[in-house]
This record gives sequence, structure tokens and C-alpha cells, in this order.
Amino acid sequence: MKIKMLAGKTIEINVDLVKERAKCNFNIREVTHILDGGEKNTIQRKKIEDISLNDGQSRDVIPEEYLSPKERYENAVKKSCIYARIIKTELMNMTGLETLGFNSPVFRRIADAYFKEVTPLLAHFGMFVPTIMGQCTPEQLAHWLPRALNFEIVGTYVQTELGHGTFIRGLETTATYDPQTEEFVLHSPTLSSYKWWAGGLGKTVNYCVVVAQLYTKGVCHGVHTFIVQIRDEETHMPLPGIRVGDIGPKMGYNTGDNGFLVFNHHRIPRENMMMKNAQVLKDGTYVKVARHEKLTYGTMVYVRVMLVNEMAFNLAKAVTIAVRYSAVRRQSQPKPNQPEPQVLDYLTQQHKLFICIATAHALQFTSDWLYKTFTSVLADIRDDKIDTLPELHALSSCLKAICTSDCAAFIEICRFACGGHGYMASSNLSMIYSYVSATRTYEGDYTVLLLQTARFLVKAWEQVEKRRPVTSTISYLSHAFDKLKKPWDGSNEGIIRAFQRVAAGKISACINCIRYHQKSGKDFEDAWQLTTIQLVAAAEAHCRAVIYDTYYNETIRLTASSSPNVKSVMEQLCTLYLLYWSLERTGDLLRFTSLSEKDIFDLQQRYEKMLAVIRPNAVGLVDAFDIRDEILNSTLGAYDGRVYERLMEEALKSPLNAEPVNSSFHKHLKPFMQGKL
Ligand SMILES: CCCCCCCCCCCCCCCCCCCCC/C=C/C(=O)SCCNC(=O)CCNC(=O)[C@H](O)C(C)(C)COP(=O)(O)OP(=O)(O)OC[C@H]1O[C@@H](n2cnc3c(N)ncnc32)[C@H](O)[C@@H]1OP(=O)(O)O
Ligand SMILES: Cc1cc2nc3c(=O)[nH]c(=O)nc-3n(C[C@H](O)[C@H](O)[C@H](O)COP(=O)(O)OP(=O)(O)OC[C@H]3O[C@@H](n4cnc5c(N)ncnc54)[C@H](O)[C@@H]3O)c2cc1C
Repeated sequence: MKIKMLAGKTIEINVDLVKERAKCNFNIREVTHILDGGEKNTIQRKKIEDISLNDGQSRDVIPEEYLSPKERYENAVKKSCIYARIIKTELMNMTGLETLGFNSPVFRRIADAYFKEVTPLLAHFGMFVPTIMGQCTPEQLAHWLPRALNFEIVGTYVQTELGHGTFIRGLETTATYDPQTEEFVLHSPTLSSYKWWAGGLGKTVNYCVVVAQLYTKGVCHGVHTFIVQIRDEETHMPLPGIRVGDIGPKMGYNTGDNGFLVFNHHRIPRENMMMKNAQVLKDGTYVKVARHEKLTYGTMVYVRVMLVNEMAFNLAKAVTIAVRYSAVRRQSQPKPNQPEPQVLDYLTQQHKLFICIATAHALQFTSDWLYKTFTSVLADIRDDKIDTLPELHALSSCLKAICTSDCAAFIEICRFACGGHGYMASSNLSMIYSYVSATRTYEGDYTVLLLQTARFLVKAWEQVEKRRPVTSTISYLSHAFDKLKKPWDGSNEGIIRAFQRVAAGKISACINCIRYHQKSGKDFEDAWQLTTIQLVAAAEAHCRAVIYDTYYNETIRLTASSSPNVKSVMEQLCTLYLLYWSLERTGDLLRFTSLSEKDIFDLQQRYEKMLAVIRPNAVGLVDAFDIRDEILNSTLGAYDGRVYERLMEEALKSPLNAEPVNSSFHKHLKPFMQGKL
């Protein structure tokens, strides 16, 4: 152990980690600034983290795992209030922080110090407020937004029902306009129409955005959004006509009180229909305002965009834990009479972990780029231009699907990399995994969203066939008709072009398959269904090509003025990422490019050399994510590497250790062992 001063405190640091940090050859701070989007952001983030975490209010006295479900929920509500108050009063009013939105990634990051699972207010921050911002008229906005931002009301987003989640047009809850009273009557006509899943609905919120089928003058106009009060603002009792409760234990999100909601002819004022995109006049006349009918789905697009950033952050946490632990952990004896090596020195361990570091960078850069695209499309929509929306929908759909799926898979690999201790709840890897694993399903299931992107790609292909221009993310399709396979080029640019060829080849194969089925007499819908396995694969290939291209170009752009070693380590990671996926997808490359057996051998050699090059910087790279111990919440991943001490300290907190003999011994085990039971 070595002693080191950190943030004014003297701490003991594991000697292996000290050596690792001494080996690091690049400026860690510089990489942190790049990942944060600039030095100013890092300074601001650290200032906010200090204010909200230094007083220890985020800490639990008793670890959450030992509380009952009810106590865990109550603890999460208590901490949500502390957390929201700090953000609202102390941070939002600080000079210099005005530019931070309520949904700033910095606030998001701090939340993990307060909640091992989630805050019951997550859907308030992540969905209720954004829906108000996106779906209200200016008058409605003036009424609802300040109340929601000041937490005078707390809300959630209630869309999914027992019977339907994916197929929104199939939702059954009705909102029928009554011109006599100028109210909407909300009703749940069947068991399958019961609302199910919304976060915070069970016990926390008093308002919600409800998605329901709008009926007026006897005509159904499809799903629309309504702001519905469900609980009394004073007593919190459910209002008449409302049945609401918690849906019970889940694989994760257990402090999130996901709920059910049943309407029995519940009335709300006409003004509570969110009327930015469509209106119902007092006499019941339906007026469509928006030029694109899917603008009602705007909150989902927003959350899908935000989820890519969520994935980058969660993977950064998991790999920080796994790399630090792998530097501390020593195991086996590959050579006789030699000391046990750090497990990080095993090539197989590097193969598990360095791709996770690279992926966290790839997702961070892709998410920043996607967010910029999102804000630019929002600006277009404000100017009444809706032609950029389909591409945003296609991009956010596939990126949400692939990033959530990759991130869950890589977090599980981080757990494997930590052996048995990775399975301890105190490693925090299980909690990170259960949180991330749900993201592949919610906000649009993986397969369903990739099929949305596939629709866009098939249409794009038809445009390219007609030699019509297409948008930038699919411009590579224009080369799909080049007949000759180009010689394999293993440079980064060459690999990216090769994967664009793979994507184009897969889309082309789908088109051929759809047309083949149509020629055999199938209608388009059936031909589409028969092609869906390939369509999902084509959308995945397209998405990966977008990520490769974005990661590569952003790395070059963001390190243009970096110091040489920072530039090189960032480029090495990007190259590693491209080599990793080339080796993972040799089948595709063999099918659609001129890759040979010899090229695969070369790729493998280059990949393994790259692992060795990155090895000395591994701990430095995860330190550069700059995730505070309070946020990591892990016995295995703390900055000081006191892994075994922390494991033991946490074990001693188990209530089972509070007494030398548990009463069940005398009550059950002893009589059983003595044959008296
Ligand atoms: C002061 C306070 C400070 C506090 C600080 C706090 C800080 C904390 C910050 C927190 C913020 C962080 C946020 C990050 C994470 C947030 C997490 C929030 C928690 C989320 C929990 C989960 C919630 C949910 O799951 S909500 C429910 C989501 N449900 C779905 O996603 C359903 C999926 N289904 C669909 O999207 C659709 O039904 C679909 C697309 C599958 C099919 O729809 P359809 O109507 O049947 O359409 P279809 O006929 O197939 O297509 C017609 C046409 O329309 C196109 N289309 C479809 N969708 C869209 C769209 N969205 N936009 C544009 N176009 C669309 C489709 O492609 C077709 O086009 P064409 O092919 O051209 O015809
Ligand atoms: C933790 C969590 C939090 C949530 N929070 C909220 C919330 O706050 N508000 C809210 O409204 N909802 C919420 N949800 C619900 C969530 O949005 C839905 O569960 C999700 O959209 C998937 O829909 P589903 O459950 O209907 O799945 P289904 O659509 O029934 O999916 C089942 C299977 O069928 C497949 N499938 C479905 N349709 C097709 C198709 N057309 N083609 C091919 N395959 C298909 C899917 O791929 C999947 O494998 C939450 C869910 C979870 C798990």
C-alpha cells in the first residue's frame, strides 16, 4: 500500500494501482476533458459533484440490499427529495450554471450516488417534463412547465398497457370528448387496456401524461396525449374514477415503483389534452395542426437519443470497476516459480475489457453527435420542416437498439472479468446490468426498432435505384451498384468502407428477398414478414457502419489539437474497436468484400498487438472517465483499489452477522439434524 493525497484527504492506494498509474503515458485530464466535451464542462461537473456529494447526504447508513421493498422505496423517495432540492435550489441558481438543462448529463451522473437502482422521479425528469415541453401549446406550457420544474406536481408517462406496449396504435384506453361539459372521459374498457409499467406511477406521482385513443363526435382519431391528475395534491389519495398501484417486484428498477392505472369514466378538462399537434375545439371539432402524424411520438425519440448517452456512462462505470479490479487481482501461475500475475496481464482479459473502454468512447461520441442531430431536427420542426424527421427516427431507433444491446452484453463481460467477486452485489455490476438490460426492451424493443430502421433503409434503397439523392448517413448506398469488389484495405477508412459495403449488401439482399416473395405471389406485407430476420441484420449492419464512421471521424476531430500521446491513445482505441468488429464479423466481410484468409490472420495479429499497446494505459484510460467512488458504488472499482478490505467491510454489514447464532438454528435446523422434526 502507498499513501497518497487525494482531494485534501490522505488515502491508501493499492500498490499495483500506483504502479499502473505511473506507467500511464498520456495526460489523463486531457482525455477527461475530451469525454466531457471540453475543459469548461469538466470544471463545472466537478464543482457540481463537490457541492452535491461532499456532505455525504447521498450515502445510505444501511446498504439498500438489506431493506425491505417498502423501506427501499421510502428511502428512495427521501433521497429523491434531497437530490431534487440540491439540484433545484443550490445548483440551478448558481451563476455560471444557467446553461445546464434540467436533464444535464451532470445531474444524471450525480443521481447514481444517491440511487443504486433508480429514483422514483426518473420518469418525471426523463419523460413527463420532456412531454410537456414537446407536446403543449405555449399557453399550456406556461401553465404546466413551471409547476413540473418546481416539483409542485410530479408526473410520469403512461402509455404501455397490459395488452400492448410495442403497438401503440393498438392501445385501448379511450378518451371520449363530452361537449356538454367540455371534458374528456377516460376509460379502461378491458383488462388488457389497464395501464402497466409507468415509472413512479405506483405510489409517487400525482399527475401523468396518458396516451389514449381520442374519440370525438363518434369518430376515433387515434392515440393522443393528455395530462391527467390521478391523486389529490394535498392528501395524495387516488381521485374518484382512478385505481392505481404498484406492479410488484421486477428484475431491477425496484425503487422505481412502476405502476398500474385503471380509469373508470374519469373526467378531465378539455384543456388537458396536449394540443400542440392536434386540437379538439369546444364543440368537439377535431383539428389537426402538425404536418407529421408521428410528432405525438416525440418523447420516445427524445428518450431513445438520451439512452445512447446513458449507455456510454453505464459502460464506463462497469469497465472502470473491472479494469481497476483486474489490476489489483492476481491469479494463477503461468510460469513456474514466478509470482502470480495481475489478471489484467492475461491477453484474454485484455480482450474482454479493452473493447469495453473503446465502446464507451464510441458510444459517448456517437451520443454527442446524435444529440446534435436531434436538436437540429427539432429546430427544423419549429420552422415547419419535417423532412429530416424520418432519418432521425431511423437513426435514433437503431442506435438505441444496438447501443443498449451491446452495452448490456459488455457489462456482463465486465462481470465475468471480475470472477466470483463480480457476482457480489457490492461490486455494483449486478445493479448496473439489471438497469441496462431493461433499456434493450423499454422505449421500443430491440427487434421492433431495428425493423423501423429497416423500413427507412428499404425506402432509401429504392431512391438510390432511381438515382435520387439520399441523406448523409445513407449516402454510402450510392456506391452499392459499383460492380467490382475493391481490394481489401485494412486501414481504418478501409474497414469503415468495407462495413458500409456489408450494410449495402445486406439491404440489397433484403430487397431481392422481398421482391422474390412478391414475384411468387405474396403481397408486400407478407413478403416483408418473410424477410424480417434479414431486415434486422441489415439495420444492425447499417447502425454499426454509422457508429464506426462517427467514432472514427469524431476521434480525429476531437483530438486535432491534443497532445501527441493523447491523440495516439484515442486513435489506438478507435483502431482496436474497428479491428475487434472486423474479427467478430469475418463472415459478413468474406461475403461482401474481398477479405481473404490471409487478411483475417493479419487482422488478428494487429488486434493482439493493439491490446499489448493499450495495456500500460488501461488504468489511466478508466481513470479518465473520472467517475467518483460515490457514483461507482463498488467494492471492486474504487480509486484506491482496497478491494479485499472493502469486501470484508461490506460483508460485516450483513444483518446475519449481527448475532453469532441465528434463531433458525434452534427453531428448525437443530431439531431437524437431531431427527426431532
Ligand atoms: C430541476 C430539476 C432537475 C432534475 C435533474 C434530474 C436529472 C436527471 C436527468 C434525467 C434525464 C435522463 C434521461 C435518460 C433516460 C430516461 C429514462 C426514462 C425512463 C424510461 C422508462 C421507459 C419508458 C417507456 O418505455 S415509455 C413507452 C415507450 N414505448 C415504445 O417505445 C413503443 C414502441 N413502439 C413504437 O414506437 C411504435 O408503435 C412503432 C414505431 C413500433 C410503430 O408505430 P405505428 O404507429 O404502428 O407506426 P407504423 O405504422 O409502423 O409506421 C408509420 C410510419 O411512421 C413512422 N414512425 C414511427 N414512429 C415514428 C417516430 N417516433 N418518429 C417519426 N416517424 C415514426 C414509421 O417509420 C412509418 O414510416 P413509413 O415507413 O415512412 O410509413
Ligand atoms: C423497466 C421498464 C420500465 C418501463 N417504463 C415505462 C414507462 O414509464 N411508461 C410506459 O408507458 N411504458 C414503460 N415500459 C414499457 C415498455 O415501453 C414496453 O415494455 C416496451 O415498449 C416493449 O413492449 P411490450 O412489453 O409490449 O413487448 P412486446 O411488443 O409484447 O414484445 C414481446 C416480443 O415480441 C416481439 N415483437 C413485438 N412486435 C413485433 C413486431 N412487429 N415484429 C417482430 N417482433 C415483434 C418483440 O421483439 C419481443 O421479443 C417500461 C418497461 C420496462 C421493462
